[in-house]
Amino acid sequence: MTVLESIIEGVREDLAVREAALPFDVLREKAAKVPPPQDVMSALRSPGVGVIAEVKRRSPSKGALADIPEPAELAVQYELGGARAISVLTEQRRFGGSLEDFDAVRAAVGVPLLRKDFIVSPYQVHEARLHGADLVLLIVAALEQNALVSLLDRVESLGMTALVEVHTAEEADRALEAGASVIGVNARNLHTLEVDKDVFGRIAPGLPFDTIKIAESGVTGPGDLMAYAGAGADAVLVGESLVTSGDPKVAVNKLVTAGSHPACPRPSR
Ligand SMILES: O=P(O)(O)OC[C@@H](O)[C@@H](O)c1c[nH]c2ccccc12
Repeated sequence: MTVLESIIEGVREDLAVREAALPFDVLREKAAKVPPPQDVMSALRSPGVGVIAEVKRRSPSKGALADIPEPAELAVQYELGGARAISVLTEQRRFGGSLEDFDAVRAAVGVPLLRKDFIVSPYQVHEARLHGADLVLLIVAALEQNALVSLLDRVESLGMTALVEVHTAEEADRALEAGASVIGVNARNLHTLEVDKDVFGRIAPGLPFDTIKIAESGVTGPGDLMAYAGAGADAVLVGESLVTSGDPKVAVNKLVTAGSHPACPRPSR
């Protein structure tokens, strides 16, 4: 079993518990009453390379990354530093995240929020909406094509935006075929956990010019952001280097400043 498969197994078990506590039809009704999601596409298309800052407590590859007693406080620092959106991991077993973390962040910031989890069921999509998500991650490697298509349609039918994550050119083709307009290229292979920062530069140039392109993982500072920008990134998604920085507002702001500098390559849209 690969890492990804074992994560998904745990996710399905935890999901069954939540489904038993709150039936799908009740969840859907509740979610329909939540204020509508934000227009994430225009936020992501605004000038300069954006920074999506992630609330990340631990990872399968590194174990505990940072003690985050107050995820809301961390998120406020991200927002003050100029993050364009904030990603909150809600997967519990391997990443130490939760929907409680998501709620705390939602109550504290106004920027669009990404629910970062291993989404395999429509239940999790409505759940994301119930908790105020604007963006939902869909990982191509975790989904059969028909599931990807139907989850993407569901995300969009609720007015949210899907960030469709790929790691290979074949997965990028599947994402486009499913109708993705925001594609994240993850430098980390979720089967082996290896990071290869050149993956973005190999895949992004082959994507349609109007696709929003997000470089995920491995950004340690402005140099990495500039390199991803040169390969066509509209935004970078950053976790580890921010939660371990000691001053997340300054760390985000350094990236944001680099991403809006005149010397920073811009997407040609
Ligand atoms: O901590 P990093 O290397 O800055 O990476 C952030 C983000 O890209 C990473 O957390 C991530 C990307 N795709 C995922 C899918 C599931 C869980 C986590 C992820």
